[in-house]
Amino acid sequence: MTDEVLVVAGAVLDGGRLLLAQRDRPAELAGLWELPGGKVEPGESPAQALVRELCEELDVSVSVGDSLAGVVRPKPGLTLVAMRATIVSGTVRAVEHRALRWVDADGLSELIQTGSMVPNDLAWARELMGELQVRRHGLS
Ligand SMILES: Nc1nc2c([nH]c(=O)n2[C@H]2C[C@H](O)[C@@H](COP(=O)(O)OP(=O)(O)OP(=O)(O)O)O2)c(=O)[nH]1
Repeated sequence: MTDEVLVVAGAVLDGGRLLLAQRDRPAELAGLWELPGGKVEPGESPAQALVRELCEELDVSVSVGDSLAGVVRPKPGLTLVAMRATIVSGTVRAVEHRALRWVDADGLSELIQTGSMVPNDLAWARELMGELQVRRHGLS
């Protein structure tokens, strides 16, 4: 029996845009933007959990790719990882979030600067902003 919680979040990229989801709960995170995802359940791999969570939260099927570099440990017993994901079927809709939005590098930069991102996600947001800038300039 362990009380370690692993959360997997999805970096869903489409061309030069990243999908963000606006939390509706808990109160201290409500209104802030995050990478959609959730807790890995017993017996699941992080990739399996991400496929399940994005189906539940966004109503789409995804294929899961590489992990982002940052591993976040905001408090003992809680670890957050993020993995790239690509939509293979369906159109995203906000099943469990307040809203969804696609952002380019400038949109993501503005959300970071205005304190609108979930604080635990800032390292991922900065990593992804660099990637969106590269994509915008057609360098990859
Ligand atoms: N999904 C997600 N959760 C995040 C992110 N950043 C971050 O600190 N968290 C935290 C918030 C929550 O404490 C936890 C994930 O909770 P959740 O509510 O999204 O996961 P879940 O759907 O499996 O949870 P639940 O049904 O048991 O409430 O991780 C993020 O980018 N995405």
